[in-house]
Amino acid sequence: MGHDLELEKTRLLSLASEFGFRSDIARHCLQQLVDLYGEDGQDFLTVEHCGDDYLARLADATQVEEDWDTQTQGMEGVADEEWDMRVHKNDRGEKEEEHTDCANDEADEEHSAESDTAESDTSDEDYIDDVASLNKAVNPRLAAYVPDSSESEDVMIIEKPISSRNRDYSVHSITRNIDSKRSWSSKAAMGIHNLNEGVVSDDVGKSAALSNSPTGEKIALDKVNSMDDFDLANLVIFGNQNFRPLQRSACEATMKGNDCFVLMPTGGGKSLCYQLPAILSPGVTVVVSPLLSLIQDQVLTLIKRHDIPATFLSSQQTSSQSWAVIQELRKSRPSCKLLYVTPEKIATSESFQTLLRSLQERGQLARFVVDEAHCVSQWGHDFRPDYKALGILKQLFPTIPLMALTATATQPVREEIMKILHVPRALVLEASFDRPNLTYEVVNKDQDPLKQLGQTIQDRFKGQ
Ligand SMILES: Nc1ncnc2c1ncn2[C@@H]1O[C@H](COP(=O)(O)OP(=O)(O)OP(=O)(O)O)[C@@H](O)[C@H]1O
Repeated sequence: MGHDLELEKTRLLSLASEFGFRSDIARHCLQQLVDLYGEDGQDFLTVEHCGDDYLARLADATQVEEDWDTQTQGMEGVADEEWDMRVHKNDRGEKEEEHTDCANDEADEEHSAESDTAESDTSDEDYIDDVASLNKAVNPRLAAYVPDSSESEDVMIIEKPISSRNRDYSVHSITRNIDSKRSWSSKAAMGIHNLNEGVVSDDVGKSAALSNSPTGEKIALDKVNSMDDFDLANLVIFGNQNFRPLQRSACEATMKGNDCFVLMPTGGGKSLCYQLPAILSPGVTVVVSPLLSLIQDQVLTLIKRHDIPATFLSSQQTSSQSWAVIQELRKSRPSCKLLYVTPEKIATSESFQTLLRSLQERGQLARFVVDEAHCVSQWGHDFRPDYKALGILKQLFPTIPLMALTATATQPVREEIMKILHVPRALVLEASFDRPNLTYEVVNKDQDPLKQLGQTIQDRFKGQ
């Protein structure tokens, strides 16, 4: 069958529309492409061949069309204020609640602050808006970041006093593998700078304040000195003094480029297994997660608690919101370190696959993460048909490491997941599911079991 130019033009126009470009600009840029390729090159006018080029033209044309100076500066100003409020709130060390609650509360607060007339109830939609505005707040700030001199200043502040103590750990130690340190190093800088201030203000000079610790905990300088990149990032970025079982092995394995299958109980600390490598690696880590609410929680926690640039793409976003994310990802070195997507995005969006390919070509596709991997298996308790299509990741990107994580997978389920994801030789890391703090006891019910339960809690756990 011959090349159907009209069909290809329609496909390109719908690509533009999917990415949120205006239809008049889309048509104009398409005509430019048609003229450029001429009659001889018509066969190459397909989404596969020139989709990326077309999107680049659209982005340029849109940028010229819009009056960025007048329109977006206002928006960025507001966004920066919003961002600063968040950062300073963190700086003051205001206590944060458990992250899920915290995310929701923040969403509530900001929503009501935004508008006096805002309803007080927080529907899912409000929450989505809040995350979207948070993304808006992050992106301009990151986009505005100047990587050269300001970046090295960040590092200088940290390095000077430390090297004066013959210490060579420096933030370089963490960032040397990170070509995009401009995007996330502020917290690292803040953290190490604070450590450093601790050293300076400490008479003995043997301990340093731990910036992430809500209790103002101190850590021995000797200990800091002996840390490698993993330990230092775990401490400074995530505020953890130690790794939990298998976290470090998972981080090391994926950093070496191995595929991994991580089994850890709920709350065991699976997220760190890919979030820490994400900040130590160049490029973007793409995380597939089944639920928008989970994605929003993770993104908020990463941005708010750890100052790590993270974002998401979902069908719930408006086209201009997803366009902003895509624009960021199309940069030669995107600032974003973690990109969360739903499985549908990977399975069904050809343009997203094109975007992944272009990230890979620029050396900016760090790894894939399949969270809640049991959804892949129809024998698992939470089967999601779109998860089954995730096998495409290894098929399309065989050299990109993949990490699958779950809290629940029997041996046959695990084997099925590895088969479907095409990672037959993945390193399996299974943490113990034994919870020594949990015991079972069978008790006879009396006539009022609820009261009985209340009484048992009172008797056994009073004051805890
Ligand atoms: N090494 C560590 N030291 C101290 N706290 C940690 C460490 N690793 C993770 N945590 C904390 O443990 C909690 C649970 O971590 P996380 O959410 O990653 O668990 P999870 O295994 O992904 O849970 P779920 O199965 O519910 O998704 C978080 O509050 C996290 O900050």
